[in-house]
Amino acid sequence: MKLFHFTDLEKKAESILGSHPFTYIKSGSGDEETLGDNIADLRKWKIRPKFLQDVSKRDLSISLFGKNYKTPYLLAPVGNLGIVHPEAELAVSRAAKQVGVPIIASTVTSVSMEEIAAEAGDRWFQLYCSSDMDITLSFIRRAEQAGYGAIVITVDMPALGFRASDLTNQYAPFKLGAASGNYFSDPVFQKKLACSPSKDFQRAVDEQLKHLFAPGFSWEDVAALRMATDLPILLKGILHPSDAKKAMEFELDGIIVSNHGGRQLDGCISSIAALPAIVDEVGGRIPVLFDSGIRKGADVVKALALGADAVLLGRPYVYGLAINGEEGVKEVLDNFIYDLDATMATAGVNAVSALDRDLLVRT
Ligand SMILES: Cc1cc2nc3c(=O)[nH]c(=O)nc-3n(C[C@H](O)[C@H](O)[C@H](O)COP(=O)(O)O)c2cc1C
Ligand SMILES: O=C(O)C(=O)c1ccccc1
Repeated sequence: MKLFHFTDLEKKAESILGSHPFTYIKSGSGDEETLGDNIADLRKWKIRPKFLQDVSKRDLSISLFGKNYKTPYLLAPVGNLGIVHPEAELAVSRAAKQVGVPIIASTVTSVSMEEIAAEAGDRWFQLYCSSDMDITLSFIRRAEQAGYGAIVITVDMPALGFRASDLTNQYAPFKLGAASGNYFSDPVFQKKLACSPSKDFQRAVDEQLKHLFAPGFSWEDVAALRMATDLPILLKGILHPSDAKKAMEFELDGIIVSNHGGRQLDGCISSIAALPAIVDEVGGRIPVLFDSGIRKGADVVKALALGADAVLLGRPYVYGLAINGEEGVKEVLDNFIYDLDATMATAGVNAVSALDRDLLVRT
C-alpha cells in the first residue's frame, strides 16, 4: 500500500470504493462545519518541543481498567463495514490483534459479535441501545459471554444526523442488511420477529430499523444498565462537562469525548475544543478517551497532552480496509504507531504518561 499520508489514503480508498459508499464514510452531517472544525481546531494547538531530554527509549504504553496496552490507540466502532470489504470486521479484528490494539466492535456489524470475538484480541462492545430493553440486555449478556472487556454506550445518536449527501444519494447501507449481524443472530429479536431473518429478509431489516434508534433512552435507562452488568461501562459522544459529571454520578467507568466524526450534530463543538473542560471536570477520576479528527501522530500527542488517556481511530483504518483488507488495516496502524513514536521523540517526550499541557500552546 505504501501510503503514509491521510489524504493519499483517502484518495486511494475513493478510487476503490463506489461513489455512494465512499461518500457515506467520508461525509459529515449538514454542511460539514463540525467535520472541518475537528481538523482545523486540532491545528490551532501547536507543540512546543523541549530538547535534550534523553528520548533514546520511548514508552507508548497505557493502562485502562487495570490492563496494559502497548499503545494509546483503539479502533473506533464503525458500523456497516460490509460495504467496504468482504471480510469487513473480521479483517479489522485480525489486523488489530496482530498489532496489539483493542477494537471496539459496533452494534451494527455485518457479522455477529461472537464471530468477531473468535478472531479478535482485546475487544470492547459498542452498544446502540435498542428501543426494546430486552434486546439491549440480550446484547449485553452476549458481549459478556463472548469475552468483551467493556461496554461502550454511544449516546450521540438518538436519531440519525442530517446527512445531506447520503440523502441526495438515497444511500442507507443499514437498510441493505450490511449492519444486521447482531440483530439477526439475536434470540430475543428472532423470537419477536416470529420468523427467520433469512426467510423474510426485508421484514427483518425493517424490524431492526424500528429498534435500532432509541430516542427515548435516558439517564434512568443508563442506571438500569449499570445494574445489569459488572463490565466497565463508558459513554461515547460526550461533549459537555456536565454530562461527564453525570456519568461519574451514575458510577460509570469512563467517557469518550467524540462528536461521531462530525456525522451527527453539525454546528456542534469540535471534539478537541470540548476536551480540556471535560478533562478538568473529571479530574482523573475515570479515564477520558478521545476521537474525531485524529489523522497523524501530532494529533495524538495533542489529544493526550490535553488530558485524554487514549485515542480512537475511525476513518483512517476504514480506508486501510478498503484498500487492502487485513493487511491494509495493519499498515495504517503500523504507520500511526511509527508516527506517534517519531513525534514524541522529536517533541522531546519519552513516555505517553509524561505528556501534559505544558507541551502545547494555542495559536
Ligand atoms: C462509516 C462510519 C460508521 C460509524 N459507525 C459507528 C457506529 O456504529 N457506532 C459508533 O459509536 N460510532 C460510529 N462511528 C463513529 C466512530 O466511532 C468515531 O467516533 C469517528 O469515526 C471518529 O472520527 P474520525 O473518523 O474522524 O477518526 C462511525 C463512523 C464512520 C465514519
Ligand atoms: O454512520 C454512522 O455514523 C453510524 O454510526 C450509523 C449506525 C447505524 C445506522 C446508521 C448509521
